Amino acid sequence: MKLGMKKRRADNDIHRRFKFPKVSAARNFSGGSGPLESQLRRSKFEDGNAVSVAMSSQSVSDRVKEMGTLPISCSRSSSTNASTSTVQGTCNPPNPKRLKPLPLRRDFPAGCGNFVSAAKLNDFTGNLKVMGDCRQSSALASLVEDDARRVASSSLDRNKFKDVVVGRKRGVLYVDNEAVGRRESVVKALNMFHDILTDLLQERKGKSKTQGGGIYVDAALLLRQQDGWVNVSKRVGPVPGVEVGDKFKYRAELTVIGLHHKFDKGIDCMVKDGNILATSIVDSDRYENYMKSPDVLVFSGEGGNPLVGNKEPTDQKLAGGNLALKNSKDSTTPVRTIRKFKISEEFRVVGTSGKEICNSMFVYDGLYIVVDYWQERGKYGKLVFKFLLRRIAGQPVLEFGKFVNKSGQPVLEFGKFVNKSRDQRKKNDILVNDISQGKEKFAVCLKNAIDGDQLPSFDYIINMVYPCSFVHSIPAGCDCTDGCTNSKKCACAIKNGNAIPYNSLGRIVTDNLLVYECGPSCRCSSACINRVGQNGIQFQLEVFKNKLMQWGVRSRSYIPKGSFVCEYIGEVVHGKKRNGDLNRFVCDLGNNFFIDGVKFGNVARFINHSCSPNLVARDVLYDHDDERIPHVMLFATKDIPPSRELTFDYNFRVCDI
Ligand SMILES: C[S@@+](CC[C@H](N)C(=O)[O-])C[C@H]1O[C@@H](n2cnc3c(N)ncnc32)[C@H](O)[C@@H]1O
Repeated sequence: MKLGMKKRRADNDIHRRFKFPKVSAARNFSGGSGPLESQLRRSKFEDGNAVSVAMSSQSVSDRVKEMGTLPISCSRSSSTNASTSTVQGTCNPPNPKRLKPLPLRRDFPAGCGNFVSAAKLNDFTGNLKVMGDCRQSSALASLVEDDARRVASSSLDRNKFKDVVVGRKRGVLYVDNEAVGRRESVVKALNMFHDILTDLLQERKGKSKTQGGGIYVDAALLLRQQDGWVNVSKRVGPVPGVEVGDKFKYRAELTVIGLHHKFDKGIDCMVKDGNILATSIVDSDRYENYMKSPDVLVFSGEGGNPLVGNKEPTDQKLAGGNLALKNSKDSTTPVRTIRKFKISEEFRVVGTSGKEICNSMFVYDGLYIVVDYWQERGKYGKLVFKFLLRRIAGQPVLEFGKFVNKSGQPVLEFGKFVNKSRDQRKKNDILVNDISQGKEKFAVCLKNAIDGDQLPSFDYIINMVYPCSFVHSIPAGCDCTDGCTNSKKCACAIKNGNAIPYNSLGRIVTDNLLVYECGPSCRCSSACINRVGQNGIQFQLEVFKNKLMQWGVRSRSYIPKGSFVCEYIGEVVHGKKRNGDLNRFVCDLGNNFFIDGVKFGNVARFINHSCSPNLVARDVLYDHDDERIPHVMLFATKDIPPSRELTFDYNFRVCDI
């Protein structure tokens, strides 16, 4: 394989040209054009994001002993998945002291979300006050009134709160007692959690750090033994008694109240109607997640992280939480989103012992919809999934800036508002999430950050359309059962000059202008090394509005040199060329054959011309053997960073990769 680009004029039939009308404002894309690579965001692998789940069985059993034995069966977690994996055992009688009804001590400042983790944290809340007409209230009546006031003062649909406030008549507030009860249960569960936590902290004072590492999970699990959790069955959508804007000091609290059932994982999911769906995500600062705007979150998928379990880095798989998020996108089901926020250093609260009490908090940010996902290379060179989530409109706006210290300065800052490139900062410029309407393996998104233009209409197809007169004759195939690794025996490799045209990573390694892939008659499987272009696009491509050349195509992920990018797909027509501007979507195959992308086409119809392109076209045959109308496949001639426009030379299809 020769390095660098070497163009030469095509001079025979195979060296057919794309004949597009000459353009007056032809623009070349030099090798260095496009965004600086240093500006491109790279995803980091997840690092586990774990609240430790290593619940020491010793500590629990100590606790169990301390509490005595209860002759009933109950369950406790035996694995990292506390909510699903249980072991039956003998339980302990609840400590009567612990189970006595707890007074409601939490304060719910109205209009600012509820500081749900305030109990016993007077040191913390004492230094905070909330601006506006927020009033500290400690009684349930006040809580209800606060909710009512919020309904009255917000522009939200009253129905959103109808489960709490059902009416107001002559100054009397009518409330739904069940809704109040649900809220009360949540508050009670959290108060109990803090009671247990305080006891555990006291008990483990002075003990090694390891022993205290999982103390929050331990406290949560002890509470579960007492049946103290609420909302224990998983659900998609809102959780009863939990409100947008609720704040939590410890991640384990999210599990106790059923907002996010996993102690350790950022993605929680459930199976609904045979489909795995995401229920909630926790965006914590250990991941390379970031907010594109106050209501658009880019969230990293799970898996493949060498920091978790000391494994080799691997490509993330579309399984587990990643598959659940993808399915949530497909079915447009909401995902609860909890975000971790930092508190500015200067305002961190220091307790009486001189130690920092809290430097961050978890905030329930409401329901989001997954609108897009793609893969990109992470810092270990492996593929990671990225999910784009948009906050559902109409939910209470979180006014983080309202939190101030005594001198009135803001206390909170966005935890992960990272420096973003200009492109990332651009507001909602996505016109269509997937112009292929699910036909491609990866959504082909349409963006216009330039003007209000929409895409001219056409039918997106992923298979060539042939004229009725075209008779398919399927070529004889190979007999390989070893994945076509023996290029001397594989009949298809022999047609390629005794060589497989692709390497094991699917990158093209041949200079041949015509490539034979394995086809329908071959005995090899679909995973055979000699099936690349026929498998469709492997990178997340997007069509974007370009100031000079109207629409263009770029990749959202990094494309290594030699990779297959896409096929030029359309209707095969024979005869005369169309007249006028419509020719811009026509690829001339020579011999009076054209691939016409005017009515039917794919993403390739938007790829622009350049004299120093980063793609090259190769003719590929696999499902028929008519050399006059091969598949025209585009491959990367160099490593292409994300967001760089993809181009090929319309005039010279011949160059070495
Ligand atoms: C296959 S289409 C590419 C998509 C096209 N930009 C669009 O908006 O639909 C080919 C047409 O794009 C425009 N084009 C492509 N490359 C160009 C370039 N380097 N400079 C100016 N216009 C270009 C020309 O109008 C050409 O006929």
